[in-house]
Amino acid sequence: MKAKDWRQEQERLESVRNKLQARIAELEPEVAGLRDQAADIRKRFWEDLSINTSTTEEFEDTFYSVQQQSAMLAERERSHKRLVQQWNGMKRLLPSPYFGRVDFQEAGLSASEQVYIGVSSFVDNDGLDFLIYDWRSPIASLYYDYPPGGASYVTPAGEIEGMMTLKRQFQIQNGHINTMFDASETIGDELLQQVLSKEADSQMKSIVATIQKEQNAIIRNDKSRMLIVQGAAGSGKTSAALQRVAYLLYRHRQSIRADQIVLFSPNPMFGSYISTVLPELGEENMQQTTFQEYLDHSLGSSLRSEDPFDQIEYILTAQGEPGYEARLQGVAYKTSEAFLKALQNYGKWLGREGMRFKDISFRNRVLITAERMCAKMYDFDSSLPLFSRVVLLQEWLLDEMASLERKEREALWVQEELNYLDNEQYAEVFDMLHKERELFDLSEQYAVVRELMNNKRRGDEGDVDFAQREEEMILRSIVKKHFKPLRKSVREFSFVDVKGIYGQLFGDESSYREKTNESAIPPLWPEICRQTKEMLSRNELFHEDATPYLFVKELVEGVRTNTEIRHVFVDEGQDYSAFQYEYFKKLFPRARMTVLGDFGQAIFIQATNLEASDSPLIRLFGQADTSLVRLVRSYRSTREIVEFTKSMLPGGEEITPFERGGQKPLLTRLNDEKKRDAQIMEDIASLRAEGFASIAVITKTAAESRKVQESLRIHGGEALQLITKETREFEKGVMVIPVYLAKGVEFDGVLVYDASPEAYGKDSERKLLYTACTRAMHRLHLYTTGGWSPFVQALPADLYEQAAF
Ligand SMILES: Nc1ncnc2c1ncn2[C@@H]1O[C@H](COP(=O)(O)OP(=O)(O)OP(=O)(O)O)[C@@H](O)[C@H]1O
Repeated sequence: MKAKDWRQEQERLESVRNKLQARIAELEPEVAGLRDQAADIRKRFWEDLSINTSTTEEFEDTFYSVQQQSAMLAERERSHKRLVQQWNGMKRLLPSPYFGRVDFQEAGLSASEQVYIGVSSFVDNDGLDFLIYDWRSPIASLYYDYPPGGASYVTPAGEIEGMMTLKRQFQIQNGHINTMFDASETIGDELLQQVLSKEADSQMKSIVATIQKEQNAIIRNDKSRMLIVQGAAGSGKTSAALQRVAYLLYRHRQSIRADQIVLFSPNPMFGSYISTVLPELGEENMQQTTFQEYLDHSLGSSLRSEDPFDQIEYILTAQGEPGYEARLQGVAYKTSEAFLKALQNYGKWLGREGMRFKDISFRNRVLITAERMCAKMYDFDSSLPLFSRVVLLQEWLLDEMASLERKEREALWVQEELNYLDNEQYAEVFDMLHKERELFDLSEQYAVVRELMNNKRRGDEGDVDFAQREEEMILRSIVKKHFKPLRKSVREFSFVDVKGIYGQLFGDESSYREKTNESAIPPLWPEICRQTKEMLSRNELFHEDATPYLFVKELVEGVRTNTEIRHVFVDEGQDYSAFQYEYFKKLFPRARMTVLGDFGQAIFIQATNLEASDSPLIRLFGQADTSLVRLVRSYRSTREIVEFTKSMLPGGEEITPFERGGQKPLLTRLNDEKKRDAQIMEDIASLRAEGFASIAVITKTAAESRKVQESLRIHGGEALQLITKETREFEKGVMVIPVYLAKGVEFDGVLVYDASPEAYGKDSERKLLYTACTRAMHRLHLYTTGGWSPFVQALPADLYEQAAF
């Protein structure tokens, strides 16, 4: 690049930075002033108010004054937030104001515009001249989508066509241009090359400066209700998802807040890994959760659901144990669409017969029997849906209980309790009454004020003589206190025996068929039933039962929905069942969905193929409302690692590595475990000496991870961090981790502890090995003390090196 270009760009950079600095300094007093004002109003909020409620007028004054003060406070806080956002945005721009430039000449216009692109916009003082365009603005798409030449971008007003005459990339640090080059490809590979050759981090990075065209299409997709992304390992699915969240927050800033977007991630540690990307881009984080968190929350404390990690650990470690085959069949069946259909039919059956309730008891007496509830419920209009009739039953129960509560006041135990109230308890009840009275007085006054304001008259029910009612009220409050938990439990539908309703499905085949119309029952059904019921008897659920259980609960009690959420993101989408997707749809009725996954990494039995023509995901909202994008370019690993890993997968041919070279994967065979452990410690030390800070020894199971961590500790002295399903923070360093917890994250170096046929022999284990190997960015080592897994043996020998001993 010419020296003149460098000079001009450096000059422009300085000029933009000066303007940024000037604006920051200009706004500073205003930001500080507004902050002080808001803090001051908050502090003086109560001081400024004279709380005087002794006369009606004073009460009215106070009422208005409170309203006025809080409106003022809210307005100050809103403008403060807006200003602070602007101010922070500029401060974020200052060290590195932009990363790209395109010169674009719109068709029909003579002048070409220089478009500089950064993480947010910055407009000159005249308010018209964009010194920096936000990367999410329509015109910035040019930078991601085209090489120099004919180009176009879409605005709300239509498509703008023209000619891109220049495309330039910058790396600017602390106000200095480090590198700068003109690209002829869509995005110059050089910048991407530089970015990708860096070391792994404990936190995911934003890819804003090097978003690729196919990723940009995902980020900006605004068309469909359902966006499915099937992408190879390391193709940037998670990165694109996070950039998409930032895009949505920008594009729909008037209508969508960050807390209206939720991302389901594979484990809590993953949450910490991605948590800095959005703040780095100046946006608030969306909500993040795991499906298990949702299950635990919905099931409450009465039932404990096994988590997906215990489920997979069982599947990987319990081969040959009694009941194993039945469990596998159970998982496959309970996560299928067939079971979903069966449960829907079961709901219809329950509408006619077979509902199960629990007696409502009080002080060892049954107040309302389950039979009575059942009879009552089936008495309601049978054309009403089941859950509506259960709600009617609930209302009836609450009425019934109100009258039972009144009767109860005459019971002997109430009188006795009154007599035995000690001073303290008496004072407590009295105090409560007193408070009730104050509240009553206050609400009376409020009602009077409102009436005066509305010029309405009212009756005289305010004149209540409390003194006379004292004893009566104490009796009432004693009974009320005892009935309160009962009423609460009725409101929470505790009278419905969901456990019994779900459990009764698992009877003999003919009764199951009668209830569900199901014909394709798994062959080991009796054992599946036995296992399921045994778990239920311990108030536990297998992981595969948890979602169906909630489904049945909602058939009966009505669907719980969250209408606030507008976008749902599901990462590692191949790990969710058809059943779970149906559930997402019900739970978030107003949301659009983005599902990102890789069927090549489908290691759970319930996995869903995202892109198959009969994929339940495509059916969820229908073909017309669904977009499917495929990513085949893999960015994480070196070319050598991608060539090695893609050859393990049937259909992996289309995966294309990004052109970044490195060493071939290294296969090391040793005679015994001790030698292997010693060699692994040696290899870790030399990787560290080369400057790689994030290194993972990947095992197949959690049990193996524990063992390996211990034996490596004995060999190496230094303890390796053990990652378990409880680990919340993802930290850089040397660790031992089971493969299913390593999903979604990456390391400079990966050491597959045991790549023998015993560990990865069955076809179901192929994807496990693939997932483990694809976590490596720069180095991949595999070890064995016997033979090699057939998935390694099948690879062409020129794809790897072998260590000679
Ligand atoms: N356009 C890009 N520019 C720079 N880096 C990128 C780009 N796309 C992806 N990467 C990098 O590639 C690596 C893999 O990305 P990411 O984790 O998003 O992939 P993924 O498809 O979710 O992977 P997996 O399915 O294996 O978990 C990350 O280090 C990410 O920063």
